[in-house]
Amino acid sequence: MTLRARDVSLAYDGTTVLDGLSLTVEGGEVVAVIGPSGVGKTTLLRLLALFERPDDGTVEFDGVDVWAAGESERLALRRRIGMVFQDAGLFDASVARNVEYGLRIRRSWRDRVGEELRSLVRSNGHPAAVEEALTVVGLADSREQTARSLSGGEAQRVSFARALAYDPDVLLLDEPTSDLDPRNTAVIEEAITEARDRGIGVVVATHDMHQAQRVADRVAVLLDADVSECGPTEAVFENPTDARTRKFISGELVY
Ligand SMILES: Nc1ncnc2c1ncn2[C@@H]1O[C@H](COP(=O)(O)OP(=O)(O)OP(=O)(O)O)[C@@H](O)[C@H]1O
Repeated sequence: MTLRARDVSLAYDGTTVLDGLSLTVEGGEVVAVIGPSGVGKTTLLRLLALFERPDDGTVEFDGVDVWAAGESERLALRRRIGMVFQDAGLFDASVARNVEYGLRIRRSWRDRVGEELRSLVRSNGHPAAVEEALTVVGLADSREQTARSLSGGEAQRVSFARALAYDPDVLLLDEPTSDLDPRNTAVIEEAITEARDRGIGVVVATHDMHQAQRVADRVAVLLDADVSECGPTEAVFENPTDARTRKFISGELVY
């Protein structure tokens, strides 16, 4: 699996947010996108999620130019992508139902019927994918708990499980731990590693450089509407080649 933004540009109301930016994620790697607040990290994830069309440049999924393809092909590709937003976005039902919801909306009708049939034969009534995803985020024992009673950190973990449950090829995470305590942060970071080890390509936007160092195989630094530097995590942090990157990482560059 390869998801690639190639020379993409995007402006909102005449203001350029991304300008000729390129970024690639492959299956089985974690790419962290770091950069100051408001630089365009969320916008880049929305482009990679195929929610947003670039004004210029292309987004390619396994070599297919997504916006040149037909609507149905684009929808099929979108189903292979999971996105976790800053807001967990759970609805008023049990933890397990919230995770299952990911399966329902993402799968094609035929898969959905198969999933419903399989779910009938499971002792607790939930598909195996739901159980596995809840186990990855450490909430299998909370499956019947109402989502309304969860802490913010637990809700974010459920949101992650929902994206993981339908086994996407790519997982896009927007500041997945921004308001979380260390324990919940550690669970999410372990789940990121687990997703990577399953062969999923993960892109995580974060303003937490330490998190990038902990979880990422590669880091892309977003500055001034473009990637100033992209490479193996250690190389970017220990030996940045771009002068702006160096300043940003050392904290000299204040936005
Ligand atoms: N739908 C929109 N319409 C107009 N402007 C937008 C829209 N979405 C984002 N922007 C602007 O684009 C710029 C980049 O926003 P974006 O949310 O991508 O940044 P970010 O790096 O994710 O920021 P943060 O780290 O604070 O979440 C900001 O100036 C923002 O105000």
